[in-house]
Amino acid sequence: MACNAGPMRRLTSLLVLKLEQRGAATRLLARRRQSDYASKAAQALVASNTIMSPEQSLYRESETRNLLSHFGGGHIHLEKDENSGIARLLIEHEGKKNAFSGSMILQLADHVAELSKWKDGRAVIIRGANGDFCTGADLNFVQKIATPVLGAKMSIFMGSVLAKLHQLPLITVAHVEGYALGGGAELLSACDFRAVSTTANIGFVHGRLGVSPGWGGGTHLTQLVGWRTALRLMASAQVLDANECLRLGLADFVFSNDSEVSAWFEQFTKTSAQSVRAAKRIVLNAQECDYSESLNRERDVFAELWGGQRHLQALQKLAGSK
Ligand SMILES: CCC(=O)SCCNC(=O)CCNC(=O)[C@H](O)C(C)(C)COP(=O)(O)OP(=O)(O)OC[C@H]1O[C@@H](n2cnc3c(N)ncnc32)[C@H](O)[C@@H]1OP(=O)(O)O
Repeated sequence: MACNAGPMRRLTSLLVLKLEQRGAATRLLARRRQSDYASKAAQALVASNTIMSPEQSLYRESETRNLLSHFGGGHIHLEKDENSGIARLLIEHEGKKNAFSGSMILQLADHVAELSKWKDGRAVIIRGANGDFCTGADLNFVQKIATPVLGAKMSIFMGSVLAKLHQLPLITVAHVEGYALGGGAELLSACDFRAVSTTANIGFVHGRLGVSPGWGGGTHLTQLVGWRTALRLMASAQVLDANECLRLGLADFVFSNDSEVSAWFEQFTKTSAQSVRAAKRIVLNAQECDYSESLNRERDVFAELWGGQRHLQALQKLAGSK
Protein backbone atom coordinates (compact mmCIF):
# COMPACT_ATOMS: atom_id res chain seq x y z
CA MET A 1 0.00 0.00 0.00
CA ALA A 2 1.29 3.50 -0.83
CA CYS A 3 2.65 5.63 2.02
CA ASN A 4 0.55 8.58 1.00
CA ALA A 5 -1.95 9.57 -1.64
CA GLY A 6 -0.06 12.74 -2.55
CA PRO A 7 -0.37 12.73 -6.36
CA MET A 8 -4.11 12.12 -6.31
CA ARG A 9 -4.66 14.71 -3.56
CA ARG A 10 -2.71 17.35 -5.44
CA LEU A 11 -4.58 16.67 -8.69
CA THR A 12 -7.87 16.87 -6.83
CA SER A 13 -6.79 20.20 -5.36
CA LEU A 14 -6.16 21.38 -8.90
CA LEU A 15 -9.71 20.51 -9.85
CA VAL A 16 -11.02 22.27 -6.73
CA LEU A 17 -9.02 25.34 -7.69
CA LYS A 18 -10.40 25.17 -11.21
CA LEU A 19 -13.90 24.83 -9.93
CA GLU A 20 -13.42 27.77 -7.59
CA GLN A 21 -12.65 29.76 -10.70
CA ARG A 22 -16.18 29.01 -11.82
CA GLY A 23 -16.96 32.54 -12.88
CA ALA A 24 -13.87 32.80 -15.02
CA ALA A 25 -14.47 29.39 -16.59
CA THR A 26 -18.08 30.22 -17.34
CA ARG A 27 -17.06 33.46 -19.08
CA LEU A 28 -14.37 31.63 -21.03
CA LEU A 29 -16.81 28.98 -22.18
CA ALA A 30 -19.39 31.58 -23.10
CA ARG A 31 -16.80 33.29 -25.27
CA ARG A 32 -15.95 30.07 -27.05
CA ARG A 33 -19.55 29.21 -27.97
CA GLN A 34 -18.52 25.86 -29.37
CA SER A 35 -21.28 23.54 -30.39
CA ASP A 36 -19.41 20.28 -29.99
CA TYR A 37 -20.09 17.66 -27.36
CA ALA A 38 -17.18 18.55 -25.10
CA SER A 39 -18.07 22.20 -24.87
CA LYS A 40 -21.65 21.33 -23.97
CA ALA A 41 -20.45 18.83 -21.39
CA ALA A 42 -18.11 21.44 -19.92
CA GLN A 43 -20.90 24.00 -19.70
CA ALA A 44 -23.12 21.44 -18.00
CA LEU A 45 -20.37 20.70 -15.50
CA VAL A 46 -19.68 24.34 -14.78
CA ALA A 47 -23.38 25.04 -14.36
CA SER A 48 -23.88 22.00 -12.14
CA ASN A 49 -24.05 22.75 -8.44
CA THR A 50 -23.25 19.12 -7.66
CA ILE A 51 -19.67 19.47 -8.80
CA MET A 52 -19.31 23.06 -7.60
CA SER A 53 -20.14 22.49 -3.96
CA PRO A 54 -16.94 22.17 -1.90
CA GLU A 55 -18.89 20.05 0.64
CA GLN A 56 -19.55 17.41 -1.95
CA SER A 57 -17.17 15.13 -3.75
CA LEU A 58 -15.90 17.25 -6.62
CA TYR A 59 -14.39 14.57 -8.78
CA ARG A 60 -16.49 11.64 -9.89
CA GLU A 61 -14.63 8.88 -11.69
CA SER A 62 -17.82 7.60 -13.30
CA GLU A 63 -18.45 11.04 -14.88
CA THR A 64 -14.94 11.07 -16.30
CA ARG A 65 -15.27 7.51 -17.60
CA ASN A 66 -18.48 8.55 -19.32
CA LEU A 67 -16.79 11.60 -20.84
CA LEU A 68 -13.79 9.59 -22.11
CA SER A 69 -16.01 6.86 -23.58
CA HIS A 70 -17.36 9.39 -26.11
CA PHE A 71 -13.94 9.62 -27.81
CA GLY A 72 -13.22 6.26 -29.45
CA GLY A 73 -10.59 4.88 -31.82
CA GLY A 74 -7.60 2.61 -31.41
CA HIS A 75 -7.10 -0.16 -28.92
CA ILE A 76 -4.80 -1.30 -26.12
CA HIS A 77 -4.33 -5.06 -26.06
CA LEU A 78 -3.22 -6.97 -22.97
CA GLU A 79 -1.69 -10.42 -23.25
CA LYS A 80 -0.61 -12.30 -20.12
CA ASP A 81 1.64 -15.36 -20.24
CA GLU A 82 0.90 -17.32 -17.07
CA ASN A 83 3.94 -19.58 -17.51
CA SER A 84 6.58 -16.87 -17.73
CA GLY A 85 4.73 -14.24 -15.66
CA ILE A 86 5.36 -11.74 -18.47
CA ALA A 87 2.54 -9.55 -19.78
CA ARG A 88 2.55 -7.42 -22.90
CA LEU A 89 0.57 -4.24 -23.49
CA LEU A 90 0.31 -3.20 -27.12
CA ILE A 91 -0.80 0.36 -27.94
CA GLU A 92 -2.44 0.54 -31.35
CA HIS A 93 -4.12 3.48 -33.06
CA GLU A 94 -3.70 3.16 -36.79
CA GLY A 95 -3.13 6.36 -38.75
CA LYS A 96 -2.53 8.35 -35.52
CA LYS A 97 0.86 6.97 -34.51
CA ASN A 98 -0.76 5.26 -31.52
CA ALA A 99 -2.10 8.46 -29.94
CA PHE A 100 -4.45 7.93 -26.99
CA SER A 101 -8.17 8.26 -27.60
CA GLY A 102 -10.56 8.50 -24.63
CA SER A 103 -11.52 4.82 -24.95
CA MET A 104 -7.83 3.80 -25.01
CA ILE A 105 -7.31 5.66 -21.72
CA LEU A 106 -10.19 3.64 -20.26
CA GLN A 107 -8.72 0.38 -21.62
CA LEU A 108 -5.33 1.21 -20.11
CA ALA A 109 -7.04 1.88 -16.75
CA ASP A 110 -8.75 -1.52 -16.87
CA HIS A 111 -5.57 -3.36 -17.91
CA VAL A 112 -3.53 -1.72 -15.14
CA ALA A 113 -6.25 -2.72 -12.63
CA GLU A 114 -6.09 -6.31 -13.93
CA LEU A 115 -2.28 -6.38 -13.69
CA SER A 116 -2.41 -5.05 -10.12
CA LYS A 117 -4.39 -8.20 -9.18
CA TRP A 118 -2.15 -10.64 -11.06
CA LYS A 119 -0.46 -12.52 -8.22
CA ASP A 120 2.12 -14.36 -10.35
CA GLY A 121 3.13 -11.51 -12.64
CA ARG A 122 6.81 -10.77 -13.00
CA ALA A 123 6.84 -7.94 -15.53
CA VAL A 124 4.84 -6.06 -18.13
CA ILE A 125 6.34 -4.76 -21.37
CA ILE A 126 4.62 -1.81 -23.03
CA ARG A 127 5.10 -1.30 -26.75
CA GLY A 128 3.44 0.57 -29.59
CA ALA A 129 2.30 -1.05 -32.84
CA ASN A 130 3.83 -0.42 -36.27
CA GLY A 131 7.14 1.09 -35.24
CA ASP A 132 5.99 3.98 -33.01
CA PHE A 133 5.48 4.03 -29.25
CA CYS A 134 2.75 6.66 -28.73
CA THR A 135 2.33 10.30 -29.73
CA GLY A 136 0.40 11.29 -26.59
CA ALA A 137 -3.22 12.27 -26.58
CA ASP A 138 -5.16 12.15 -29.85
CA LEU A 139 -5.16 15.79 -30.93
CA ASN A 140 -8.74 15.54 -32.26
CA PHE A 141 -9.88 14.37 -28.84
CA VAL A 142 -7.74 17.01 -27.08
CA GLN A 143 -9.37 19.72 -29.18
CA LYS A 144 -12.80 18.66 -27.94
CA ILE A 145 -11.91 18.70 -24.25
CA ALA A 146 -9.83 21.91 -24.30
CA THR A 147 -11.55 23.54 -21.33
CA PRO A 148 -10.06 23.95 -17.83
CA VAL A 149 -12.61 21.69 -16.13
CA LEU A 150 -12.49 18.86 -18.67
CA GLY A 151 -8.69 19.07 -18.81
CA ALA A 152 -8.53 18.73 -15.00
CA LYS A 153 -10.85 15.72 -15.07
CA MET A 154 -8.84 13.99 -17.82
CA SER A 155 -5.60 14.79 -16.03
CA ILE A 156 -6.85 13.39 -12.70
CA PHE A 157 -8.02 10.19 -14.39
CA MET A 158 -4.96 9.52 -16.56
CA GLY A 159 -2.58 10.78 -13.85
CA SER A 160 -4.07 8.22 -11.51
CA VAL A 161 -3.77 5.44 -14.13
CA LEU A 162 -0.08 6.22 -14.69
CA ALA A 163 0.54 6.47 -10.92
CA LYS A 164 -1.04 3.00 -10.56
CA LEU A 165 1.10 1.73 -13.43
CA HIS A 166 4.18 3.13 -11.65
CA GLN A 167 3.10 1.38 -8.44
CA LEU A 168 2.31 -2.02 -9.95
CA PRO A 169 3.76 -4.89 -7.90
CA LEU A 170 5.70 -6.10 -10.95
CA ILE A 171 8.42 -4.62 -13.16
CA THR A 172 7.24 -2.25 -15.88
CA VAL A 173 9.30 -1.83 -19.04
CA ALA A 174 8.68 0.60 -21.90
CA HIS A 175 9.89 -0.85 -25.22
CA VAL A 176 10.25 2.37 -27.19
CA GLU A 177 10.52 2.63 -30.97
CA GLY A 178 9.81 5.60 -33.22
CA TYR A 179 7.87 8.54 -31.81
CA ALA A 180 7.14 8.86 -28.09
CA LEU A 181 5.82 12.40 -27.72
CA GLY A 182 3.79 14.36 -25.18
CA GLY A 183 1.67 11.89 -23.21
CA GLY A 184 3.64 9.06 -24.86
CA ALA A 185 6.79 10.37 -23.14
CA GLU A 186 4.78 10.62 -19.91
CA LEU A 187 3.75 6.97 -20.25
CA LEU A 188 7.31 5.74 -20.70
CA SER A 189 8.57 7.87 -17.82
CA ALA A 190 6.08 6.16 -15.45
CA CYS A 191 7.75 2.79 -16.14
CA ASP A 192 10.60 1.27 -14.15
CA PHE A 193 12.82 0.78 -17.21
CA ARG A 194 13.08 2.10 -20.75
CA ALA A 195 14.60 0.01 -23.55
CA VAL A 196 14.98 2.52 -26.37
CA SER A 197 15.44 1.72 -30.05
CA THR A 198 17.92 3.59 -32.25
CA THR A 199 14.80 4.68 -34.21
CA ALA A 200 13.29 6.45 -31.19
CA ASN A 201 12.38 10.14 -30.91
CA ILE A 202 11.32 11.00 -27.38
CA GLY A 203 10.04 14.44 -26.41
CA PHE A 204 8.08 16.22 -23.71
CA VAL A 205 6.67 18.45 -26.44
CA HIS A 206 3.66 19.75 -24.49
CA GLY A 207 5.10 23.29 -24.62
CA ARG A 208 4.56 23.33 -28.39
CA LEU A 209 0.83 23.12 -27.65
CA GLY A 210 1.04 25.80 -24.95
CA VAL A 211 0.62 23.34 -22.07
CA SER A 212 2.74 21.25 -19.70
CA PRO A 213 2.72 17.58 -18.67
CA GLY A 214 -0.35 16.72 -16.59
CA TRP A 215 -0.31 12.92 -16.38
CA GLY A 216 2.52 12.80 -13.81
CA GLY A 217 5.21 12.83 -16.51
CA GLY A 218 6.87 16.02 -15.25
CA THR A 219 7.30 14.44 -11.82
CA HIS A 220 8.55 11.11 -13.14
CA LEU A 221 10.94 12.84 -15.56
CA THR A 222 12.36 14.95 -12.71
CA GLN A 223 12.91 11.80 -10.63
CA LEU A 224 14.67 10.13 -13.55
CA VAL A 225 16.97 12.87 -14.86
CA GLY A 226 17.12 15.48 -12.07
CA TRP A 227 15.40 18.85 -11.96
CA ARG A 228 17.73 20.86 -14.19
CA THR A 229 17.60 18.42 -17.11
CA ALA A 230 13.86 17.90 -16.63
CA LEU A 231 13.32 21.66 -16.66
CA ARG A 232 15.38 22.03 -19.81
CA LEU A 233 13.61 19.18 -21.62
CA MET A 234 10.11 20.43 -20.76
CA ALA A 235 10.88 24.12 -21.33
CA SER A 236 12.55 23.50 -24.70
CA ALA A 237 10.22 20.70 -25.91
CA GLN A 238 13.39 19.13 -27.33
CA VAL A 239 13.05 15.75 -29.03
CA LEU A 240 15.83 13.33 -28.07
CA ASP A 241 17.37 10.38 -29.88
CA ALA A 242 18.24 7.10 -28.12
CA ASN A 243 21.84 7.97 -27.31
CA GLU A 244 20.88 11.33 -25.78
CA CYS A 245 18.26 9.51 -23.70
CA LEU A 246 20.91 7.05 -22.51
CA ARG A 247 23.31 9.87 -21.63
CA LEU A 248 20.64 11.72 -19.62
CA GLY A 249 19.30 8.65 -17.80
CA LEU A 250 16.01 8.55 -19.68
CA ALA A 251 16.99 5.27 -21.37
CA ASP A 252 18.36 2.18 -19.60
CA PHE A 253 19.32 0.34 -22.74
CA VAL A 254 19.65 1.18 -26.44
CA PHE A 255 18.90 -1.52 -29.01
CA SER A 256 18.82 -1.79 -32.75
CA ASN A 257 16.83 -5.02 -33.13
CA ASP A 258 14.33 -7.20 -31.27
CA SER A 259 16.82 -9.93 -30.35
CA GLU A 260 19.02 -7.39 -28.52
CA VAL A 261 16.10 -6.17 -26.46
CA SER A 262 14.97 -9.74 -25.69
CA ALA A 263 18.47 -10.60 -24.48
CA TRP A 264 18.51 -7.47 -22.28
CA PHE A 265 15.13 -8.39 -20.84
CA GLU A 266 16.36 -11.90 -19.90
CA GLN A 267 17.98 -10.43 -16.75
CA PHE A 268 14.53 -10.10 -15.17
CA THR A 269 13.83 -13.81 -15.55
CA LYS A 270 16.83 -15.07 -13.59
CA THR A 271 15.15 -15.04 -10.15
CA SER A 272 11.71 -16.13 -8.99
CA ALA A 273 8.67 -13.94 -9.67
CA GLN A 274 8.35 -13.68 -5.89
CA SER A 275 11.82 -12.16 -5.57
CA VAL A 276 11.18 -9.77 -8.47
CA ARG A 277 7.95 -8.59 -6.80
CA ALA A 278 9.69 -8.28 -3.43
CA ALA A 279 12.39 -6.09 -5.01
CA LYS A 280 9.70 -3.91 -6.61
CA ARG A 281 7.91 -3.46 -3.26
CA ILE A 282 11.16 -2.49 -1.55
CA VAL A 283 12.09 0.19 -4.09
CA LEU A 284 8.57 1.61 -4.16
CA ASN A 285 8.60 1.91 -0.38
CA ALA A 286 12.02 3.56 -0.49
CA GLN A 287 10.65 6.11 -2.98
CA GLU A 288 7.39 6.83 -1.21
CA CYS A 289 7.94 6.35 2.53
CA ASP A 290 10.15 8.06 5.05
CA TYR A 291 13.38 6.25 5.99
CA SER A 292 12.24 4.38 9.10
CA GLU A 293 8.91 3.34 7.55
CA SER A 294 10.74 2.08 4.47
CA LEU A 295 13.06 0.00 6.67
CA ASN A 296 10.06 -1.45 8.54
CA ARG A 297 8.38 -2.39 5.28
CA GLU A 298 11.56 -3.93 3.90
CA ARG A 299 11.66 -6.19 6.97
CA ASP A 300 8.02 -7.14 6.36
CA VAL A 301 8.80 -8.12 2.77
CA PHE A 302 11.81 -10.12 3.92
CA ALA A 303 9.77 -11.90 6.61
CA GLU A 304 7.22 -13.01 4.02
CA LEU A 305 9.90 -14.80 1.99
CA TRP A 306 12.39 -16.03 4.61
CA GLY A 307 11.78 -19.65 5.59
CA GLY A 308 9.15 -20.01 2.89
CA GLN A 309 8.90 -22.99 0.55
CA ARG A 310 10.98 -21.42 -2.20
CA HIS A 311 13.69 -20.30 0.22
CA LEU A 312 13.94 -23.76 1.79
CA GLN A 313 14.04 -25.51 -1.59
CA ALA A 314 16.79 -23.18 -2.81
CA LEU A 315 18.80 -23.75 0.38
CA GLN A 316 18.46 -27.48 0.05
CA LYS A 317 19.59 -27.36 -3.57
CA LEU A 318 22.61 -25.18 -2.77
CA ALA A 319 23.53 -27.10 0.38
CA GLY A 320 23.05 -30.38 -1.50
CA SER A 321 25.57 -29.28 -4.14
CA LYS A 322 28.27 -28.59 -1.51
C1 LIG B 1 -1.08 14.78 -22.88
C2 LIG B 1 -0.83 15.86 -23.84
C3 LIG B 1 -0.44 15.39 -25.19
O1 LIG B 1 -0.05 14.25 -25.37
S1 LIG B 1 -0.59 16.48 -26.44
C4 LIG B 1 -0.10 15.59 -27.86
C5 LIG B 1 1.38 15.64 -28.07
N1 LIG B 1 1.73 15.04 -29.31
C6 LIG B 1 2.05 15.72 -30.40
O2 LIG B 1 2.08 16.94 -30.39
C7 LIG B 1 2.40 14.90 -31.61
C8 LIG B 1 1.75 15.48 -32.85
N2 LIG B 1 2.23 14.81 -34.03
C9 LIG B 1 3.33 15.20 -34.70
O3 LIG B 1 4.04 16.13 -34.32
C10 LIG B 1 3.67 14.44 -35.97
O4 LIG B 1 2.53 13.77 -36.41
C11 LIG B 1 4.80 13.42 -35.76
C12 LIG B 1 4.51 12.46 -34.61
C13 LIG B 1 6.12 14.19 -35.49
C14 LIG B 1 4.96 12.56 -37.02
O5 LIG B 1 5.19 13.40 -38.14
P1 LIG B 1 5.22 12.78 -39.63
O6 LIG B 1 6.18 11.66 -39.67
O7 LIG B 1 5.39 13.90 -40.56
O8 LIG B 1 3.80 12.11 -39.80
P2 LIG B 1 2.39 12.85 -39.82
O9 LIG B 1 2.44 14.12 -39.07
O10 LIG B 1 1.91 12.88 -41.23
O11 LIG B 1 1.54 11.80 -38.94
C15 LIG B 1 0.90 10.66 -39.50
C16 LIG B 1 -0.54 10.74 -39.10
O12 LIG B 1 -0.59 10.57 -37.68
C17 LIG B 1 -1.40 11.60 -37.14
N3 LIG B 1 -0.97 11.90 -35.75
C18 LIG B 1 0.25 11.91 -35.27
N4 LIG B 1 0.24 12.23 -33.97
C19 LIG B 1 -1.07 12.40 -33.64
C20 LIG B 1 -1.75 12.74 -32.43
N5 LIG B 1 -1.09 12.94 -31.26
N6 LIG B 1 -3.09 12.86 -32.47
C21 LIG B 1 -3.78 12.63 -33.62
N7 LIG B 1 -3.18 12.31 -34.80
C22 LIG B 1 -1.85 12.19 -34.79
C23 LIG B 1 -1.16 12.79 -38.06
O13 LIG B 1 -2.19 13.74 -37.93
C24 LIG B 1 -1.17 12.10 -39.41
O14 LIG B 1 -2.50 11.86 -39.79
P3 LIG B 1 -2.95 12.08 -41.32
O15 LIG B 1 -2.15 11.11 -42.10
O16 LIG B 1 -2.64 13.52 -41.66
O17 LIG B 1 -4.42 11.77 -41.31
